[in-house]
Amino acid sequence: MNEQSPSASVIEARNLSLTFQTSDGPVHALKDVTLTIGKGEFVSFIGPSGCGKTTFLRVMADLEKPTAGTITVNGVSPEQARRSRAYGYVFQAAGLYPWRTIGGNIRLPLEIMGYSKAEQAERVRRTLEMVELSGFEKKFPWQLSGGMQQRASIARALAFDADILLMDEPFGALDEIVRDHLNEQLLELWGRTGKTIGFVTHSIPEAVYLSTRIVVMSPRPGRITDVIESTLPRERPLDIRDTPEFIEIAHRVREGLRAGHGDDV
Ligand SMILES: Nc1ncnc2c1ncn2[C@@H]1O[C@H](COP(=O)(O)OP(=O)(O)OP(=O)(O)O)[C@@H](O)[C@H]1O
Repeated sequence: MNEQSPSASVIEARNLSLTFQTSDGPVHALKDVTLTIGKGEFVSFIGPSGCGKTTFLRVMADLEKPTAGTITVNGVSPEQARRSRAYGYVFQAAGLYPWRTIGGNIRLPLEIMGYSKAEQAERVRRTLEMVELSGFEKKFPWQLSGGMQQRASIARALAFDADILLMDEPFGALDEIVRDHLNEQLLELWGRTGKTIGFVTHSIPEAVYLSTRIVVMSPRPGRITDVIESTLPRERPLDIRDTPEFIEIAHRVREGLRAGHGDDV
């Protein structure tokens, strides 16, 4: 699956627009969005509520169709990419099936994809280990904390080892300590696997801590107002957030949000 050169672009959006027709008239969720995401990048999308972050991620995942412009994922249409299981998707809420165990939830896409029982078991074991949930395979979602459920949903997205991980505000509902820990774990996993990650967040520190690039968006219509390259090293202990370099990038993100009237972030 992973045959691209290191500089290959994974997501290529050109003049992408998406207008929803609603009973209150058209909603311009995305307008003229052009962005290339390279292989192995960690790109965060930040902006006020309703600026189209989720919509953009959903277009990449073929969960929404653009009304204008073009987008390719791994050089093919989002639909083809979805069919070839090019990405794992983590939703805002963990979205685990309550009647399935944690292992059963992670196994579900593998069952659908026709993996052998032995391969399913091995992948469930491996991904649970990755998100530090070994030993919880037979528990049901309600027996786990919110943070653990979110880790299980990340494990489910990782189970078929796609090169692309699309994450829609996965840690938004968690307290800060848990969130810090999951941020560290995610960064470690990204460093180890070289996956390309698209990540929606409302948190400036989270975006700056995780990303190689931060895409700032503004609403009505949803468009990109700034793209900030991170100058931080890839190795990032949590206390990097106290460094002048970090604070400088966070400042620029904040300015970008303000410029796009982002006062409700
Ligand atoms: N299926 C839909 N039908 C109609 N309008 C929609 C639909 N999905 C999203 N929208 C509208 O499109 C705009 C962008 O929504 P989107 O969820 O992408 O924003 P967001 O930046 O992810 O917001 P949040 O940070 O609150 O999750 C909003 O005005 C939203 O109401």
